[in-house]
Amino acid sequence: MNKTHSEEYINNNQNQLDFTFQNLKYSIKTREGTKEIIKGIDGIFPNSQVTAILGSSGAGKTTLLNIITKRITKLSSNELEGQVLVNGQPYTSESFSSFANYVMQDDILTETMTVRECITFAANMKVRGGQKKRNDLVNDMIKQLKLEKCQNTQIGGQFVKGISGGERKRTSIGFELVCDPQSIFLDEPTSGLDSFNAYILIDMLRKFAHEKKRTVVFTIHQPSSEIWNMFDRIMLLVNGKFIYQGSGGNQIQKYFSGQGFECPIFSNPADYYMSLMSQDKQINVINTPLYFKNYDEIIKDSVQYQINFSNKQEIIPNQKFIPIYMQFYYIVVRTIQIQIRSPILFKAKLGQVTILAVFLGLIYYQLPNGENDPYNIVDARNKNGFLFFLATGAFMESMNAATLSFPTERQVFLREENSKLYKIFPYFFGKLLVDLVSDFIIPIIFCCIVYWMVGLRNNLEAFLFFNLIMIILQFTGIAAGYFEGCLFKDPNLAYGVAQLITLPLFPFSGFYKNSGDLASWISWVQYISPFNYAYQAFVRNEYEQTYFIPNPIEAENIQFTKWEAVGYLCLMFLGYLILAFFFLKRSLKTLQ
Ligand SMILES: Nc1ncnc2c1ncn2[C@@H]1O[C@H](COP(=O)(O)OP(=O)(O)OP(=O)(O)O)[C@@H](O)[C@H]1O
Repeated sequence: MNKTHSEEYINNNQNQLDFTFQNLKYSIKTREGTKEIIKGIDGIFPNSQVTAILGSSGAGKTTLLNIITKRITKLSSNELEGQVLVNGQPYTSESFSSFANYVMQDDILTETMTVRECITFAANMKVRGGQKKRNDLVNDMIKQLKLEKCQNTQIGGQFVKGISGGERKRTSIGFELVCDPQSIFLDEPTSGLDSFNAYILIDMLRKFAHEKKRTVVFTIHQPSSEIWNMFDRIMLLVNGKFIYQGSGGNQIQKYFSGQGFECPIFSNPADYYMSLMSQDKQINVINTPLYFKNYDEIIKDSVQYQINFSNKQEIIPNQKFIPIYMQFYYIVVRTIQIQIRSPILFKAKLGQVTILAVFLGLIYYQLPNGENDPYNIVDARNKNGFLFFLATGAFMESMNAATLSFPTERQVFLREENSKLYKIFPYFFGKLLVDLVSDFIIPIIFCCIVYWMVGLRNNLEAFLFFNLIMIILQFTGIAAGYFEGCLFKDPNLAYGVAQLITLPLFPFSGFYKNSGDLASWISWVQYISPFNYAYQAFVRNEYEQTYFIPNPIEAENIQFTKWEAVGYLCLMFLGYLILAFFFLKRSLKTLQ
C-alpha cells in the first residue's frame, strides 16, 4: 500500500461508526407511577449495514432511537440508565451532530421554501467546500430521492397547498442526507410513501450504507417482502425488550422456525413476525416470556461478543459548523426569501400604513400652530393627542407583528438547532437584521404623508428628527415583540401577554396623566414605558419653536431633551433584545 492508500484506509476506517448500548433502561414518571419503556437492553448498530427496528405500536422503537440520538436525556421526570457509545466512546448531543443526523417522524420544514431550497440550505450550512460541490450534492440528492418534478415547488402548509406527504418525507430525508453524515437515524422513513417509493428509498439507504460504509438505522412499520429482504440487520422489540437481534434474510427465519414459529411460504415475513409480536393476541402474550427466554439463551451472548469486538477507531467528525458570518449570511438570505414569498404581508403593511396616514391626516388636517391664537389650549391639546397616538400606535403595530415571528418559526428553529445547522446568535441577529431593514421604509412613508397633512412644524430638521423617532420607535416595538415571542411558544399566548404587559404602560406616557402628577409609589413606571420617551421626543421636537403660550413642553412636564429621549428608546431597544436573546436561548430544548 502506498502512503496515500494507507491514509485513505485509515480515514475510511475512522469514519466507520459502530453504535453500541448496554443495559439500557428508560422509564418515565407518570401520575399512575413509573412506566418502564426500555427494559435493560444491549445492542449494536454496526457500520456499513442497514439496521431495521421493528415492533408493535408502543414497543419503544422511537424511544430507543431518541436515546441513541441523544434527544432523550436524563431529567427529573425520567430515569435513564446504561451506556451508549460510538466506537467505544461516549458522546453528547452536540458531538452526535458532528457525525450523525436524525430524521424524525414529523417533517418540519420551512413552508415557503421550495424542495431544492430546503436541501440547498442544509448543504450550505453543513457541507464544507466550494459552491460547485454543494450544488452537485444537492442535484444528486434530488435525483436519488426522485424529487426532480417537485424540486421547485414550495413545501406548503396549513394555508398553502404544497408538495405531497411522501415528497415532504423525502425532502426531510434529503435535508439530512445531503450533508453525507457518517451515520443516519430515521424514524419511520417510509410512512406516507407508496410501496414503490418506499422500496426506492430503502434501496438508496442501503447503497449509502454499503458503498460509503455508513451506519444506517431506522424504525419501520409493515415493510413489503422486497424491503424486508434488504435489511442487513433486524431488531424486533416487544414491550421494551428484544426478541431478536441479528442478520436478516434466512438467519431470522431459521431462528424462529427453530422455535416452532415457521413463517408460512408465500407470506411476507415482516407481517408474520409483526403478528407474533402483537400483544393484542392472547397467544402472543402467553408466548412473550418464551421469546425473551430464547433471546437470552441464544442471542444475548453473541450480541455481547459483537459489542466487545466493535470498531473502536477514533472518530473524525465530518460535519462542522461553517463560520458564523456564513451562517449569518445564509440565515439572512433565507429570511429575505421567506419575506419575499409572502409579499402579501409587506403589501398589507404598506396599504395599512398609507390608509392610516391619510386617515389621520384628514382627521388632524392642518392643526393650528398657535400663531393666530397662542392661548388656545384646545389646539395644543389636539396636537398632543395626535403625537400621543403616534407614540403608541407605531410601537404597538410593529410589536404585534414581531410577537408572532418567533413562535410561528419555533419548530423549524428547534429542528435545525437540534441538527446543529447553525448557532443561535446568527439565527437571532440574521432575522433581526432583515426585520429591521424591511420595516425601515414603512415609517418613512407614513411620516411623509402625515407630517405635512397634519401641518407639524415647517422645518426640515424637525421633519428629519420626526422620522428618526418613528424609526427608532418601530425598532423598539420589534425588539419588544421579539422579547414576548421568545417568552412563549404559543403565538396566541405570546400575543395576549404582549397586550397585557404593554397596555398598562399607556397612562405613563405623560399624555393621559401629567408625569409630574403621578403618585411617588408608581411614578417609576414611566421610566420603563417606551411611550413616555417617544411622546417626550415628539413633543420636544414639535414645540422647540412654537407660538403656544404656555409652551406645551412645560405644560406637559417634558423632562428630557429630544436626543435624550431617543437615546433612552435606543436603550430600551437593546434591553428588549438582550431579554429576547436570553429567553430564546433558554427555550432551547431537545426535540423528541
Ligand atoms: N413522555 C411520555 N409520557 C408518557 N408515555 C410515554 C412518553 N414517551 C413514550 N411513552 C410511552 O412509551 C411507549 C413507547 O413509545 P414509543 O413512541 O417509543 O413507541 P413506538 O414503538 O415507537 O410506537 P409507534 O410505532 O406507535 O410509534 C408508548 O406506550 C408511549 O405511550
